Amino acid sequence: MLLGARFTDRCCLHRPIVCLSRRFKFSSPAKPQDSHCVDKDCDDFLPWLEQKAGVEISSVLSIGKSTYGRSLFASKSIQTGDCILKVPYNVQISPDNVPSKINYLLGDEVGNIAKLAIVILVEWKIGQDSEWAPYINRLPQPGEMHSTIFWSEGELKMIQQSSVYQETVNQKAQIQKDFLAIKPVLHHFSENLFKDISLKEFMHACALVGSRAWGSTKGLSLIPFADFVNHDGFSESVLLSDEDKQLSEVIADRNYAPGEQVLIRYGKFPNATLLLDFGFTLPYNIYDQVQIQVNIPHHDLLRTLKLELLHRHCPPKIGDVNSFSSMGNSFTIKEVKSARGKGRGIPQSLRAFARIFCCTSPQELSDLAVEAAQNDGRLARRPLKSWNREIQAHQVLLSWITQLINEYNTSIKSLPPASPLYETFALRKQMARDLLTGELRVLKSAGAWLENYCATLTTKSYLSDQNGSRAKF
Ligand SMILES: C[S@@+](CC[C@H](N)C(=O)[O-])C[C@H]1O[C@@H](n2cnc3c(N)ncnc32)[C@H](O)[C@@H]1O
Repeated sequence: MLLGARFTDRCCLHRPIVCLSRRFKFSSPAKPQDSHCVDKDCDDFLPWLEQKAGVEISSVLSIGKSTYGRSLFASKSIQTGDCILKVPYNVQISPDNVPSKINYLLGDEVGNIAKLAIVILVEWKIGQDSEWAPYINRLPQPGEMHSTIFWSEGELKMIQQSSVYQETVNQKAQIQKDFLAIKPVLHHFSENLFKDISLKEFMHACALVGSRAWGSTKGLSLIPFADFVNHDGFSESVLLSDEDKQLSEVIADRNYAPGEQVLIRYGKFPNATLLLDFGFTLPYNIYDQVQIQVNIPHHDLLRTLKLELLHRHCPPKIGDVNSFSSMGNSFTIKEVKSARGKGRGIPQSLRAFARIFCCTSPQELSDLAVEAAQNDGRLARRPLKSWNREIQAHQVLLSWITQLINEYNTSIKSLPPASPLYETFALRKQMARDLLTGELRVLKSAGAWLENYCATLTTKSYLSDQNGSRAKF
């Protein structure tokens, strides 16, 4: 039987990004500083959870302290392919755990993150009498969390260049909105417990959910014990769900010696996601990407025509990150692996946008509409018939990318000096640097590809002029 066939689902920490299938290709040795440091505070945690679950959860892992907070360590030798933990659904916390009296009063607009945050708050306020107290007590404190929603305005300024800045503003606004909706409900549930519940407490609970809940059939689930494992972007181990057996499990992607920190991959997350949702970055993240916004300028006489055409042919797809909209056009660029390859990483929709952007007559636009109708309905997905126009469109795209590269370079150079006295600021500055340098690397790779594309096309165009015919492109 194929190993993967048993699993009906793979889950990532809550961002809906698909995880890789299980191939044990890479191995990423734990870093030297990650050797086991026993966390005495957690000695009773696994026995408590196993008793609650009624089954063994892990015989090869223990909770310890690492440079990344609490972590799971091998307590015995682990071999590639070993199942290292199994957490049954009956000890996972989902929105179903919201007390029914609260659930009944919550409006439809309150999402799963807020619902799980409510569960944390209720159990936290109940204190030692809570059935989840051993878990709630081990969750990180506000000062230990670095998601950008906790950054000061001055700290956020460091990442103004990145889309994470606006996403942070949006996330904070959403948390405030949710808080206004849930506060009266919590008061109604228990005025005593929630008489002075603050936005800060709710934000902390939301950040806990954002950094340790996995997507599940119930929307989102906190998975005690499994959520003490830290992230390694190169790991091939992910958290798997077995719906038949009603449990979540992790299979080792490499051998571990006793005392080594065990890491899994939360998802194929860029630093932007790691920073916003988890409060950390990787110095070199292969999944980095950049979100860019471009628009047809107001002074373009064909603006209305172009926008109409774009919307007619490219209706925004739900969940599509590269989309056209009346507010602006947002595209996600990933690292382009080779300047001479296919340009994978630059979305086709962005290149199409640049082609439409460069049209200077209604006839050109109408020709593109006809071409789209004759093909798969999508506009400007093929190279323009005129090589000059095709080169021009990509030069425009290159000019946007070059401008961004310059802005990122300036942002990195102007990162403020950090004093070792302000540890939190120094840490966040390093995260800002990781984020910006990763996004800059992606932009540079796109720029190199575009330069090469324009140069190749220019040469071909010149040669075909010399030969008096258009070379095959
Ligand atoms: C699912 S929890 C893992 C357990 C956590 N370390 C704890 O103390 O409870 C995710 C959090 O662990 C930390 N973390 C995980 N992987 C990390 C990494 N590679 N580098 C830095 N921090 C990491 C971040 O604070 C993140 O928000």
